[in-house]
Amino acid sequence: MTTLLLARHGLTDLTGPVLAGRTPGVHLSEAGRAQAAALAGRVAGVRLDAIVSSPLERCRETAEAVAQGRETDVRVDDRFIECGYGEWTGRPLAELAKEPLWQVVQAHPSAVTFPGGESLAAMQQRAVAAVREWNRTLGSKGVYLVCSHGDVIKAIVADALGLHLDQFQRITADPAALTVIRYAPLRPFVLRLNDMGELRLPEDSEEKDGGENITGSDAAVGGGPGTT
Ligand SMILES: O=C(O)[C@@H](CO)OP(=O)(O)O
Repeated sequence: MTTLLLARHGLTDLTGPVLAGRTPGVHLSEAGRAQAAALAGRVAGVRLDAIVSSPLERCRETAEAVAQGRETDVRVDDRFIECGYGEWTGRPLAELAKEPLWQVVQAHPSAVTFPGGESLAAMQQRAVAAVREWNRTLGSKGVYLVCSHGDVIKAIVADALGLHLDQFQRITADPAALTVIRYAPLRPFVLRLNDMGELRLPEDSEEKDGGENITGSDAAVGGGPGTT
């Protein structure tokens, strides 16, 4: 059961007022650097077989903070880059909210292609493909962290929940928050969502359950004895 820790990068000066997108040179702010350091502390007790990042600076800086003091180098995977927002890139959110496409992004995101940019569906497809490939590479005992962007994380979570992309705005991914997904052979389990607490990973369930969980994929009827 490969375990994926999905971390959104820490705050930048643009996070909130402006859609930074793929704008180069957007670094963590002082608050963002503090968030990245705190994130590193929250996962300090977790073995990480790989630390992977979007190529954008704010993610790499967050991932580097997690990698500090570990023997694992940050590996960049372009498939975790921010959605290509095209002409929306660098524009104030307050202005974008008045565009007709904004409502479609809210209500029917699977139909959205940003002008001059990428579709949300294509973004989900390449990010989920990257997760599947890392899962295969690291194997069933692998534990890895991916630092990426809000919409990318929400799209990966939607896939793990079996939720259509049109529902992905129901999911939240805050700066420096962690989402944890364990991929068992028959289904993913979303263990944590948008979490800001210290992380301890559950043992493989066959060690803790009543012995009925042959593949590690079964959900305990009634909820079981707890995962942490
Ligand atoms: O500016 C943002 O809010 C965006 C868009 O790039 O997402 P993130 O901060 O996760 O990169």
